[in-house]
Amino acid sequence: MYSIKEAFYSLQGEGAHAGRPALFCRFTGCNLWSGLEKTRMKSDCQFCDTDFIGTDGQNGGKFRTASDLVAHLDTLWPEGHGHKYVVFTGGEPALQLDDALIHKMKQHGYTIAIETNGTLKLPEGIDWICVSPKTSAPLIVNKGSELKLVYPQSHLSPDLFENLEFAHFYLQPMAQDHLLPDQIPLTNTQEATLNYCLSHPQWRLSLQTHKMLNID
Ligand SMILES: C[S@@+](CC[C@H](N)C(=O)[O-])C[C@H]1O[C@@H](n2cnc3c(N)ncnc32)[C@H](O)[C@@H]1O
Ligand SMILES: Nc1nc2[nH]cc(C(=O)O)c2c(=O)[nH]1
Ligand code: SF4
Ligand SMILES: [Mg+2]
Repeated sequence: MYSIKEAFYSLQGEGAHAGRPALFCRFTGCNLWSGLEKTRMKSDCQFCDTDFIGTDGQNGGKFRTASDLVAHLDTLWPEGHGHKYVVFTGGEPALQLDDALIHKMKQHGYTIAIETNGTLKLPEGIDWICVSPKTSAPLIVNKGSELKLVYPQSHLSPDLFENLEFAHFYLQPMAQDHLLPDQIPLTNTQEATLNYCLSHPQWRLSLQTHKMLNID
């Protein structure tokens, strides 16, 4: 059984594939936060910008088999067009993404990407692995395609990650508009991020372009 909060066709907003048409499949649930506001400040991920509770979002639901889920997702790709690209996200997709789902997506012609916090083991066969570290706990997924660190996080300096085996290193300014006034750190995160990249050129700036475009 797969629990899906929402699924939608949009442009990848972040990282090296920003601007690429993609089907997003957002799984319900996360191992670093319950998603309930009352526990946000006690969680390992106080700044999370995403609602991943339940299955009530657009095109969300519960799907018994990989075939059922893929049949549903594939209706969202523009008919008759290839270049199929799916981004599994959440919540934490590594809690639910499995071999059967990867196999079925490939059968339907999809290139597969994941957005993960890197704390859980991943199945084989994912084409693009984006890891975004959150806790000071060791990363299980310590190599991949892009490492995309939300910046700044006081206990997670970028230099902790710069020797890992990733093809791309991105810093993404911490968005704060969804936080309550007493939850907002006193930093201009865009300015801090661009200054860090300028002084540490291994790192590139990732902006959440979908938010600027006001799309999903
Ligand atoms: C909502 S997470 C879901 C996937 C996975 N749980 C993870 O954390 O990578 C998707 C992406 O949004 C990023 N993100 C979450 N909250 C953010 C915020 N307030 N500002 C900028 N990026 C944020 C995460 O770091 C991650 O790269
Ligand atoms: N357009 C768009 N791009 C994204 N890249 C990563 C996202 C995510 O929430 O994982 C996301 C998202 O929610 N929307
Ligand atoms: S790990 Fe990802 S989904 Fe989970 S709380 Fe953090 S940013 Fe949100
Ligand atoms: Mg998002």
